[in-house]
Amino acid sequence: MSKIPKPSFLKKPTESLPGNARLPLTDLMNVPMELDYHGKRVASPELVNAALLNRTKLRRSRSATDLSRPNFHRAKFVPNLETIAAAKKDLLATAVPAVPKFNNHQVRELQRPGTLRKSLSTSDLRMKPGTSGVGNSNSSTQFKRQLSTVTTATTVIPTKATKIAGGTSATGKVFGTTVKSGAAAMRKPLAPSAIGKSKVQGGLAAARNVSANSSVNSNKSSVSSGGAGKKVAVKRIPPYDYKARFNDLLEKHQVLKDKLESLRQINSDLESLPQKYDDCLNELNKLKREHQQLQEDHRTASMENDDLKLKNVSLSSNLKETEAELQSLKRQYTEADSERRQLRELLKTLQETTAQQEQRIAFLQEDNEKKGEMLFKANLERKDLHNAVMDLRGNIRVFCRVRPPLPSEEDRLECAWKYLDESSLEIGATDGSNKRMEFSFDHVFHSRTPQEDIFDNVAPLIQSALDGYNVCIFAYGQTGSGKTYTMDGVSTSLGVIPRTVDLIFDSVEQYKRLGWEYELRVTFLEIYNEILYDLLDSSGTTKELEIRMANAKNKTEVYVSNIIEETVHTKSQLRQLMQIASSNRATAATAGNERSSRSHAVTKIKLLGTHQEKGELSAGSVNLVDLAGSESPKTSTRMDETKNINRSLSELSNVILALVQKNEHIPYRNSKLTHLLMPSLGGNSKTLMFVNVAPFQDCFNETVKSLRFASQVNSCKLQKARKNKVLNSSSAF
Ligand SMILES: Nc1ncnc2c1ncn2[C@@H]1O[C@H](COP(=O)(O)OP(=O)(O)OP(=O)(O)O)[C@@H](O)[C@H]1O
Repeated sequence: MSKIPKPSFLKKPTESLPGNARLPLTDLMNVPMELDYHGKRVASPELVNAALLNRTKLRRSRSATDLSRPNFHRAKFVPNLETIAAAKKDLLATAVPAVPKFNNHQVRELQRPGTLRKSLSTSDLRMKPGTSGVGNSNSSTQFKRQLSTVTTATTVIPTKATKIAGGTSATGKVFGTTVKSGAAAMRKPLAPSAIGKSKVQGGLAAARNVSANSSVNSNKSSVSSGGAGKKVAVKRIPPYDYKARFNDLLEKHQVLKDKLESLRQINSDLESLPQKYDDCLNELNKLKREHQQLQEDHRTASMENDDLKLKNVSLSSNLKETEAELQSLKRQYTEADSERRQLRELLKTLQETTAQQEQRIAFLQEDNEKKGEMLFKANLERKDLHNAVMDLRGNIRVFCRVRPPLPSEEDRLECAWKYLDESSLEIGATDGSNKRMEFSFDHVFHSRTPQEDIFDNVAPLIQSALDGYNVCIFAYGQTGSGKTYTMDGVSTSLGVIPRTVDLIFDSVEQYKRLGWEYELRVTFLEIYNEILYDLLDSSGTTKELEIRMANAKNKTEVYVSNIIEETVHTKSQLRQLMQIASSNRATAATAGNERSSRSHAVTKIKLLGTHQEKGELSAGSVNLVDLAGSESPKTSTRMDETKNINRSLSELSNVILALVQKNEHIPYRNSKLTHLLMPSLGGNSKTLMFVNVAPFQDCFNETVKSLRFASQVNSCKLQKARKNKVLNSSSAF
């Protein structure tokens, strides 16, 4: 630390230099231009702008008293260290290039007045007093200036307080910048005492090179070199020792030169700082924008991340389910694969078996064809034989059936019935008259004969119908003798007609195996009071039905006009039609039987068979007739009905008797019944008549009458039945 006395108080040395010795002022003239502008002293580098001030000020400023002036260190460049510290940090972070080191030649170049002046004027431009005040609107410019100032300070002067006291005698300038730890320290002026005891601590070259002996009058001053850490002993130079003082001044001059050189370098660096600052600002703005963009991207990415997390959770759940399902499917696949292998082996076995079977089938087919041919021929032979048997039995046969008494009829007296054999019976009166009569028929059925046995004897006739013959089955007898029971039966015990239907359809199915296809057509007709009624016509509109001759050549062939003919394919369909016909049938209560029908019911089933392979056709028919009961006029309350019924029955008897007697004229047309049954009675037909009789004594006369009529019919020998000749299916009926 040097304590420099004010020049004004310096006493002129009493001793002059020896001889003509002169002070070596040449070195003093070698001071830089900044220090001696045009041969005059100038202010410190920070106050270069003040160079514009007059010399008076400059002289005053270099006086030691100026150092104690409160505003010596003008505050207009005092930086905001907090702001600048941050900026500095950024700048340091942006790798400020190191301060270049200059060689002697470069130093001399820089020392040239033009160069230095140029540098100073650049610095001046950046430090115009008008733009340097605190609170100026151009904060950017202010900041740059502050930054420049502080950078200078921080670069030149160590961070710890550095006090430089410049001797006025040497340079006429004082660098008294003190930096402690903030702007306040910067703004605080140096006190004279502080100047006298100033410590210049380490830092860069300027501070390091300030020698302790630069202080002329200081007693305890010391200079510590921060970089080297050396302490220089303070010399005391007596005021009269001009030589020593001169040397001291030379040293100071050298120090100041070094400092100037350093400051030049720093100044050069500082000149590039605004540009770097602008670059930094641009970079900063760019980074801010990028930062905002990144924040926006971050928010978007966060939202996407949240969505992805949710999706991830959902997908994880799905994945677990899928994995479980996959495991299940794998198990199923394994099982299925195992099953597939087994099936493949089985298939292979089956294929081998199939090949064997195909060979077997081919053989069997060939055999079947042969046997089919044989069967077809055998069937034809069977038909012929069957027909021959039927012919032997007679084309018209009579079955006698005696009905049992009903539970409600236990009190009624029965006749004396004696069944001689299968075809003969004897009836005796039980009224004491001892009347006995014996009758023979094709078959006699006693009162306990079940319906099945009855039909077993009817079935061959149905077979003949399928073989192409006309078959007529009718029941004749007194009212209440069991005709309807025999023909229709009851639900628990079916009669001839429903059993015939079953047999026909069963036979049709069997005939299919032989190559025959059958078509069935049915009509339901009622003759009541000699009028024909269509039992399938439920409309109530009574169409006039007439019996007409089918073929002029064959006068025994007749048909009924306007009658509804239904084609049936199943049993149930035919049964349904039978139900309709039954409900439409006119019935009336009589004294003899509440359910006694007062009309003749004729069910006709046409059977048309076709053998496509052989080109054979077959057309047969079955007429199933439930005749009205023969009723005694004495017991009848409906005389007209009874007369008509009895007349038709008597006409039936007359026709049969005429046939028995082989009369030329057969009175078929005397009644609707005989006219309708003409093909079945006298033509190409096989006829079966049931004669039903009641077992009671009070019916003895009517029973004997029926038995005698039946006996006459039984003795009737119809001409040999001929098979229907069918040219084609349309001419079959
Ligand atoms: N073989 C039989 N076994 C049991 N019951 C019978 C037998 N034959 C007839 N019957 C019963 O006798 C009653 C009279 O029979 P059915 O109605 O068949 O007489 P019908 O001759 O048809 O009378 P109608 O001429 O008045 O029609 C009925 O109740 C019937 O069930």
